Amino acid sequence: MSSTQGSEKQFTNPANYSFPHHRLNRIMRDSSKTPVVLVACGSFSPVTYLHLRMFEMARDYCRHNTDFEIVGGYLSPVSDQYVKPGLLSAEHRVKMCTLAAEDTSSWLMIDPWEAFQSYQRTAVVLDHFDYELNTVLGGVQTQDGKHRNVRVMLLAGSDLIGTMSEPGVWSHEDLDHILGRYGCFIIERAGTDIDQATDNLARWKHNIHIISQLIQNDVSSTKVRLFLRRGLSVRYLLPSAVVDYIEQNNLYVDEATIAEKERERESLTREPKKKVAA
Ligand SMILES: Nc1ncnc2c1ncn2[C@@H]1O[C@H](COP(=O)(O)OP(=O)(O)OP(=O)(O)O)[C@@H](O)[C@H]1O
Ligand SMILES: O=C(O)c1ccc[n+]([C@@H]2O[C@H](COP(=O)([O-])O)[C@@H](O)[C@H]2O)c1
Repeated sequence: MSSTQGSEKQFTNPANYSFPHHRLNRIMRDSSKTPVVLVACGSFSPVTYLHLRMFEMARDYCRHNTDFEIVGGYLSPVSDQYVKPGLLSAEHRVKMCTLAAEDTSSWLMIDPWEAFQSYQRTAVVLDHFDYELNTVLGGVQTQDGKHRNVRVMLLAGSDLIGTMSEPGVWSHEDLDHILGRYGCFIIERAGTDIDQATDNLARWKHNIHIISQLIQNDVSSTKVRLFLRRGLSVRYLLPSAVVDYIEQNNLYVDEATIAEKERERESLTREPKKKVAA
């Protein structure tokens, strides 16, 4: 691990880490706007089409309702140290997110910084993005070559924002940092009352953008894991490259299902029985 001294903070990087920025739009299309990078933090175990769609919804929202220009989008899978049922290794989760972004998008990237080290709070993750984008890369440029700092913003579903009002989950100082300094986009999610979820966050209202889902889609990683355990198909709920990866690596299936799949495979590769003449 190596340490990097930021303008105010010190960040610890995993071994061989380099910040991905190959799809970052370094020159703004419209110089009158504010450049924004979206960061979605979560388990992504596994990543679904809904996770990817959140970015498209936020970009549409920005085009029509704000003076923000989205110059990049990142999924930041959480560390293995985050305790949650069904959390597969960071190795697999980062790989699946990378396959998903490569297979389906021209602007989404995966940052493995958080995944391959000790647990990092979301406030620290956003600081890391701010440091890499603005201090290391030097932000972006306008059409006439002027420098602009990128604004980092959190992208999350309303269930995650709901946890921000639950006592003991987030520190007040971190909430002030995340919502006061950076701001966020919240994607409405079935089962969460958005007013209730944001009730206690009123003081940061000016920095919280709520995006309705015009086509209701409640795919969740939990449901996908459940389908896989029951041997049901998850095709068309996730990018096909991710479905193939899950199948090839026998992920999310319990021991009994693995044994059954092996028996099936063996019986398919066995020589067909010759007909015995009567
Ligand atoms: N169907 C959905 N609608 C809106 N937001 C979603 C949806 N699915 C996931 N998200 C958001 O994506 C982010 C990452 O989510 P996460 O990886 O926890 O997925 P999940 O499907 O909620 O997982 P799990 O079912 O394991 O809890 C969170 O901010 C979450 O709120
Ligand atoms: O920073 C915090 O205090 C904090 C408190 C609760 C949750 N989070 C982050 O929120 C995300 C939750 O992901 P998930 O899969 O549990 O919805 C994950 O990235 C966590 O690191 C972060």
